[in-house]
Amino acid sequence: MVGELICAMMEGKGRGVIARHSIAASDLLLCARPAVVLEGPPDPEGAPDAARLVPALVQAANAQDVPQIRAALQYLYHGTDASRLQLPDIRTMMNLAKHSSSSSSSSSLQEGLQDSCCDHDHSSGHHHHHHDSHSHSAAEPAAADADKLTEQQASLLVKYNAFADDYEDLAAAAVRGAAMPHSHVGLWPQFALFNHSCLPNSVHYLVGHAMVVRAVEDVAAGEELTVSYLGREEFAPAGARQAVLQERYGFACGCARCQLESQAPRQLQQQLLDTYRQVMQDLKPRFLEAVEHQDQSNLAAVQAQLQTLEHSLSAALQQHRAVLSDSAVLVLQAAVYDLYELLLFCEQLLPQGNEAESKHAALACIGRCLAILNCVSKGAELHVFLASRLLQHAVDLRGPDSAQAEAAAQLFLEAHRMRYGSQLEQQVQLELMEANKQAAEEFLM
Ligand SMILES: C[S@@+](CC[C@H](N)C(=O)[O-])C[C@H]1O[C@@H](n2cnc3c(N)ncnc32)[C@H](O)[C@@H]1O
Repeated sequence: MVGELICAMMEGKGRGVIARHSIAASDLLLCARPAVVLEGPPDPEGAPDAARLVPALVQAANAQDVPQIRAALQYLYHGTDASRLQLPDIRTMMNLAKHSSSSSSSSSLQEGLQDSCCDHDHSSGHHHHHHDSHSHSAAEPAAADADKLTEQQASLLVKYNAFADDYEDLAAAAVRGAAMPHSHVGLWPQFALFNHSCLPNSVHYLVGHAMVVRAVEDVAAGEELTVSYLGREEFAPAGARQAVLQERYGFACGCARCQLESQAPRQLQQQLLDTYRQVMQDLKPRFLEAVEHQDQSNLAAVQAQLQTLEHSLSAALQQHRAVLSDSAVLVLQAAVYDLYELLLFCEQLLPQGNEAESKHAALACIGRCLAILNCVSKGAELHVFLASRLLQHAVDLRGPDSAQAEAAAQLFLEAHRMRYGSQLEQQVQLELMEANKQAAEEFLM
C-alpha cells in the first residue's frame, strides 16, 4: 500500500481500511500485485470462472518458495498472523506497467513485495464473514501442515474476495502497448481488505495485473476507505443493489447512498423502482433489438416511452425539491442511470429537429449523465469516457475556444485526475487522454 492506511475492525463489517492521516482526492492508495490471477478472452462472457482460482490459490498459498503470498493469504483467512503483512509499494503507474506480467495464464506474486508501510491491527483481527471450524489463533503451535490452506478455505476466500473485470484499464493498456484487453479474475490480498460502499470514496482498476486504488474524495484521518463491489449493478435502486450484495457477498449494505434512498419519500422510492423495472425489463431490451435490426420506428417508440418516464420522474423529483439537496437528486437519479443513458443513445441515433437542435439535445443528455457519474462513480472508466464525449460535443457545437468547451475540458481533466492522479508526466497524461478519447468512441455507443 502506498501512504499510510490502517487495517482495523469496522463495526458490522469485519476488517476494513482506514486513513491514518487525511487523504486528498486523487491520492494513490494502493498498487498491489495478485496472489493469483487468470486471464480470459476480452469478451466479457468469456471471463474465467472464479472457481478455477481455487486450485491456483491452494497452490500459491502452500508453495514454500513464496512465503509472502502464503502469509498474505493466511492473514486474509485467519486475520491472526502476528507478523507484519508484507505489502507492495510500487509508486507509479509507469513502474507498474513495466512490472506487470503479460503472460496469459496464472501468475503468482514472486517479487516486489517489500516496503510495507501499512500497519495492521492484528490484535482485533479475525476472519470475518464465514465460519471455519479449522481456524486457529496465532498462539497455537504452528505445525507446518496446520498452516496449509485447504481447498475449502481457498474456495471461501475466492467467494468473498476474488475480483473479476472484463478488461484492464483500456487507456493504460494502450499507452503501455499491451496487445489485447483481456478479462481477469484474481485475488489481490491487500485489495481484499477494502469494504464496499455504493457511494465509494475510492476507485479501483487494473493496470496489467496490478490493482490500483485511488481516493476520489478527500478523506479525513480515521475515516474508512471504500470501493464499489458492484459493476453495472450500481445503477439500480437500493433494494436491487442490496439483493446482489447479499447474494454474492453475504452482507446487508447500509452505506450512505442506501440510507439516503431509504429516507427519500416513499412515493418517490416506489417510482424509482417502477421506472428501473420498466427500463431494464422492457425498454432496454426493446432498444437493443431496434438497434440490431435498424428499426427506426421501434426506436422512436422506445424513445417516446423513455421520454414519458423521464418527464414524470423529473416532475416527482421537482415536487420533493424542498427536502432534497442537489446531490441527493443526483444520487436518486443514479438508481435509474440506464434511463438517462438510453435517452442519450436515442438522441444520437435518432436526432430530432434540425442539426443544431439535436446536437444541443445530445449535449444536454451527456451533461445529465455526466453529473450523475460525477456524483456516484467518480473516476470510473465510464465517467472518463462520458467527460471525453462531452468535450468532443462541446467543441463540435460551440467551437474549441468557447466557454462551453473550456468548461467541458475542465470536467474531462478532473475525471482524468480522479482516475489517474495528478502526478503523471505530461507526455503520459496526454497519451492517456488521447487513448481514453479513442476508447470512449469505441466503447460508448
Ligand atoms: C473483500 S472482503 C472485505 C474485507 C472484510 N471485511 C474482511 O474482514 O476481510 C468482503 C467481505 O467484507 C464484508 N463487507 C464488505 N463491505 C461491507 C459493508 N459495506 N457492510 C458490511 N459488510 C461488508 C462482507 O462480509 C464481505 O463478504
